[in-house]
Amino acid sequence: MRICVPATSANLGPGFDTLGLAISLHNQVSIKPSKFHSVSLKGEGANNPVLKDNNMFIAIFNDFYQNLSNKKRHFRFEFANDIPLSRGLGSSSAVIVSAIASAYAIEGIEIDKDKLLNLALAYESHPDNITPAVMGGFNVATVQDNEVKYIRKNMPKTLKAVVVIPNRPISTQLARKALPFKYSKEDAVFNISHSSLLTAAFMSEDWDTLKLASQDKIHQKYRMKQMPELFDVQKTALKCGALMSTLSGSGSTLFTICLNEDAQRVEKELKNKFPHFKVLTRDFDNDGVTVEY
Ligand SMILES: Nc1ncnc2c1ncn2[C@@H]1O[C@H](COP(=O)(O)OP(=O)(O)OP(=O)(O)O)[C@@H](O)[C@H]1O
Ligand SMILES: N[C@@H](CCO)C(=O)O
Repeated sequence: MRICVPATSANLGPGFDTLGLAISLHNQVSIKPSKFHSVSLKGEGANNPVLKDNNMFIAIFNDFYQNLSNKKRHFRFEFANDIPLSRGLGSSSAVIVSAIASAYAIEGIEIDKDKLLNLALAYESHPDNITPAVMGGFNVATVQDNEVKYIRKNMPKTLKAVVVIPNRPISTQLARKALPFKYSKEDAVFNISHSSLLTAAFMSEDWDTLKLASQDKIHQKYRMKQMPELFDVQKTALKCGALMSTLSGSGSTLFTICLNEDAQRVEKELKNKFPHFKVLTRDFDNDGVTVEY
């Protein structure tokens, strides 16, 4: 059995804890019954011994498996990870969502995606990464009475994501602590209006509005100050014709949307100017988490 889950970019500038979309960059795990518990890791995190011995995926999987099954079984877990850890591309959401989906799948119990999403909420209280990780596409999400309420839309094939991934991680927990405790009414109104406009632009495919609408006053500058080169990455991407360029989640990745015909040029320019960062161009993912038996 194989589970595949996409990377996600949250916030999209002004939509703090609300907006997110899925990118075709995936973690896969294949799980087989086995005589002994064993783990193999390929790709991102492969050199991190903690991920083998104290793996968040296995802890969540076991929680659910023990509740769902009355058998005691051991498994072999084979992870192939393309989502970098703590870079703002939703690695923790990918782990949470795929671990829950795996426990249900291995027991042959069908789980609908809305239920999966609400179970994932217990592990990550803001819904902007877990919603696109489960559903794929562009999502607007909020939480009410412990349930995620969301509206989604497929991303078109005419756009690409260009991501610039620094070699330094930023933990979401610490990046949340770096934010001010209070905001002015002006900043709050600025973000409400821009986030609303950005949502309308995605829903109506009005790509020319993305650049203006993706401005933010709530989190980006406070976080990007800790890696000031990111301001230059953002400026470069926009100057080369990107439709928008925002801090991905809590960072450190800078996420950019381009028209297909501009993506190669933007990627090349970013690679030339920031050779110490990893630059990738990807399609968007409209499937969310998938299970293959
Ligand atoms: N492939 C993985 N296997 C096991 N644990 C993982 C894996 N990927 C991430 N994690 C766990 O998630 C943590 C990273 O979560 P964090 O929220 O800081 O970053 P992120 O989810 O990549 O970023 P963001 O939420 O801003 O998109 C890691 O420290 C690790 O504990
Ligand atoms: N909305 C979250 C995304 C990262 O998990 C934040 O910016 O902290």
